[in-house]
Amino acid sequence: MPESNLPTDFETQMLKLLGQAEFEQFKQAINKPSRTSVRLNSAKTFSLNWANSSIPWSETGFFLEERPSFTLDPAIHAGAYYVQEASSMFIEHILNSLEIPKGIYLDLAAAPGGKSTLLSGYLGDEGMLVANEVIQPRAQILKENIIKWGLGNALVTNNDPDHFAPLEGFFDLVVVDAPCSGEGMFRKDPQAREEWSVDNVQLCSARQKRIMDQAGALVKADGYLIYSTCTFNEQENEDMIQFLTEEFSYEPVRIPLDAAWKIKETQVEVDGKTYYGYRFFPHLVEGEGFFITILKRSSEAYIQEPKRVKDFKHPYLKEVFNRESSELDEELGFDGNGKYYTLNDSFFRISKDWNLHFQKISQHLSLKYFGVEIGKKQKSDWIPTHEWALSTLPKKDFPSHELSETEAIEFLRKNEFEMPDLPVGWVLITFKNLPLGWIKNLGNRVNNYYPKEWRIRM
Ligand SMILES: C[S@@+](CC[C@H](N)C(=O)[O-])C[C@H]1O[C@@H](n2cnc3c(N)ncnc32)[C@H](O)[C@@H]1O
Repeated sequence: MPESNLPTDFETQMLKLLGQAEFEQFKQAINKPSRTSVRLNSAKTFSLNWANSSIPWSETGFFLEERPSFTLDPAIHAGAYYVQEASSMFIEHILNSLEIPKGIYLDLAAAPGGKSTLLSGYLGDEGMLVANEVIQPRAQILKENIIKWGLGNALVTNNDPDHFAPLEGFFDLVVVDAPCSGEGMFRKDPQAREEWSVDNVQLCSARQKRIMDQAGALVKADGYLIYSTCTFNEQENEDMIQFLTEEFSYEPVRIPLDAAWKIKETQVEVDGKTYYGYRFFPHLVEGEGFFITILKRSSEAYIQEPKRVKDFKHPYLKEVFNRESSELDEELGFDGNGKYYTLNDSFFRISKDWNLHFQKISQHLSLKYFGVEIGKKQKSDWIPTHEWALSTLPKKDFPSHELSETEAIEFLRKNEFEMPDLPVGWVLITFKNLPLGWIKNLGNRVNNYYPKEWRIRM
């Protein structure tokens, strides 16, 4: 390998893409440390304590001057912010500048959940997100991050893209942040440099085509498809635009850009139409390497209207009908629009009635989580869940107890510490007014209900 520790074939490829002068700048940039950035959860009230500056294409994203120990910051465990690459936050600019209609969205390759939390925030109460991850342990991490974000508008599924075939023409927006050869991660991840080869690029490109051959069909007429990678080469980027437009009927979409952002637009000509992609180079943009494109499905494409089914595929999942759902919302002090389901006696709430869509999805996919699990009811008392604590839903009938930072870390470690003058029963534990979880004061002792598997071990 040459001095710069880059594979020779990769150097040849980048020289072609950038020219000699820019390639020198690129090589310097990828040997500099990367910048840490976070995106705030606008549904939770919180302001950053660390020195920071705004990310130009994101209203909620900030570069941090230094990288703090996130694990020891209780606010991250409360879902107040998410650590995310600045380039990835460009999706926020796409959603806002095109005013993409809200509805049923799919994030097909979603773990650990950076784009899903962003999409969930954009949808708020006006849409529902299916956040899917094929690899089971990663789907678990995705579920945790969705629970921490707390908006109650997402379903987490653990499926192969092939399982989505019955959902053709079903989604208003499909996002695929595809597994790729990771050239944009060379700065952060030295292993990505070592694993890079021309053969691997070809394997990645073939895998992406298999995924997109499914994903491209799931978008309904007039809906949108966003495809992204963290790699620079044309096989995994421009060639995919060509593939998608040849396989399916998609129209071009162009994103407004500020020249100061230095994001490079690329154009692909197919059948007399110009399609657009956007490349983020680390020597031009403060962020890791990234590529993104957005396409609009043509008006002639198929729309699948969901129909009522008799039962959910899951034998223990039951619908709570509308009248009882409204009564539950009133009893719990929520906004009145929630739709409830029960699973093994526990109540789950979705932020709005998307019942037909939910039924259809649950018929075909392996559901890991949905909405907000509220808890079980014993006579007129609720046994609340951790998921409810972390959600943005009110917890009006429960007293709360605010912890200092040191105490909050002890709580998250599940260690015992003194909490004088607590009321008896369930108490919501908060840090900077952000709910962190529950304790139950039994009078003679206090039980910490922070989930064992989420406990911090530092
Ligand atoms: C770039 S990562 C997604 C990052 C995520 N969108 C985020 O913003 O946090 C790509 C994901 O695709 C998943 N994946 C790997 N092989 C896949 C396949 N054949 N089909 C679908 N997804 C796959 C990986 O497990 C990984 O979670």
